[in-house]
Amino acid sequence: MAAFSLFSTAHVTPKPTLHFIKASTSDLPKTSAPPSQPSTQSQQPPLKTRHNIREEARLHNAATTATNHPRFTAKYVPFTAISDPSSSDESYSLDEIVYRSQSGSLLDVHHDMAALKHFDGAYWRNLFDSRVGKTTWPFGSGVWSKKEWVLPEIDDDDIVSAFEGNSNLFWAERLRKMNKPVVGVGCASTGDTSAALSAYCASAGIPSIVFLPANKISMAQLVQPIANGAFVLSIDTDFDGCMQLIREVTAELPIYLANSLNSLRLEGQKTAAIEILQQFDWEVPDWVIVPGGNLGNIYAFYKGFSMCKELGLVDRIPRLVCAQAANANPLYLYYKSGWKEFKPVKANTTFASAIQIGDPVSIDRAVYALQKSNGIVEEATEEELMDAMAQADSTGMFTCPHTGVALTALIKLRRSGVIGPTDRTVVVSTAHGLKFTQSKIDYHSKDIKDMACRYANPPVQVKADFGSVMDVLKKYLLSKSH
Ligand SMILES: Cc1ncc(COP(=O)(O)O)c(C=O)c1O
Ligand SMILES: N[C@@H](CCOP(=O)(O)O)C(=O)O
Repeated sequence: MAAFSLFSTAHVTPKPTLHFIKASTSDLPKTSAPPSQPSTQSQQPPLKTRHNIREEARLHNAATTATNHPRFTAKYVPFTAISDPSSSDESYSLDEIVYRSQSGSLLDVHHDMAALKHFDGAYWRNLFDSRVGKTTWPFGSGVWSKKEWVLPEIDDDDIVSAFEGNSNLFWAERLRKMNKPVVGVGCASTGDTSAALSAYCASAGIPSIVFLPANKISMAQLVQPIANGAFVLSIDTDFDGCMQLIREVTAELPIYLANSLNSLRLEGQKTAAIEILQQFDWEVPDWVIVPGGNLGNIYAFYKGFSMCKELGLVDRIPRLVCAQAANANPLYLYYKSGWKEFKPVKANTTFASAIQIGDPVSIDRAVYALQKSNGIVEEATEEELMDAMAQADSTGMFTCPHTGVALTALIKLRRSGVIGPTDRTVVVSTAHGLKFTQSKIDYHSKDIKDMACRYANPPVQVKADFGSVMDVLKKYLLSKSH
């Protein structure tokens, strides 16, 4: 069995990390001495004189005003120009609300790598490591601890964060303020983007609008935006239909789009890759397996890893595997065709409902990431993904069906020898199993048509008398002693 780790982004995914930028910008950690670290307790005023966490940040910033490095900046460029941004004159400020290039291609956030290279890999490793677990705003966040690589010019005061990220690896042994008025933030969702969006909008006091495919997401996913006060539209279509509608609506109304079509969204997601490296003390895993739907994640992981390589924190990047449900597998089919022709599919129902997506927005980004990382695409049938989920749960986790899809890819690639027995493999677990309890109930009740449910563990019905309880217990203990 490969030594693999599960990376859980379960509770607070670094998805729509919403940030609101003022027109003004401020220089960021202005010190040449690594690491530019949050002030210590002794440098801070007594707790009671600090009014709020942002005030504390201001105090910290005042303490670090010396600068002798270039300003860190970033801008939108057409995705088609990412290999050579100088090949295109087209670029946009990150303060602009723009989702597509003039030619209609996706965009990408391009960082001034020369400015970032002012510091070497050791500096960045130390800086990021020194922020883990700290309470200083905003660096206690797994996302904003990498602020210089995410949205360098944002004022700390304008960040909305719940100190997300810093999700632990489990060993498997056992918005910014805009230069256009925006009245709300919207997304189409299969249940998770909407949950994150509604939580952060509620926290920031901004209206959120979510388009959900009616009856295609779990109750637990539906209830979160409802509870967080989002304006929820349950639309009689699938995710791809919702995505099309939100694109049309956000082109007409002052609603900021939080889906990964918005390339700024991916900058937050990218930090999960940096976290993986951090948690391995900057040793690069051989493989990272990511379940794929709208395909923003696979590119975000690639981008995070490749920035770490380019800026000298590591010397290589892992091979990436994108795992899809066989019932919603447009990327897998494209990969199998030798990247000849991409055809969107009508996504069929899958237990991995959050990746029931047939026309992924980030298809071009995913292909780029996979090609650049010598990557692979795998698929999982319903039975395979449910079995894999149940097997993982039986080791003490409580995984979601999408994690089952990624674990199936691991199982298949190990079986075929593509992933070697000593390869270090990280499987990204994208949602908490508690969001998908109905599928687990059906599985453990063996109540799924045409599925053997091999790892079902149904409760034993037993009479309320000592003898009956003893009988079943003895039988159980005997079975365990073999
Ligand atoms: C739980 C879960 N897993 C995996 C994914 C796939 O991520 P992506 O859409 O970035 O491919 C999504 C969203 O699609 C999701 O909600
Ligand atoms: N699984 C996603 C689908 C939308 O993807 P996004 O990355 O474009 O927001 C969800 O949870 O809604």
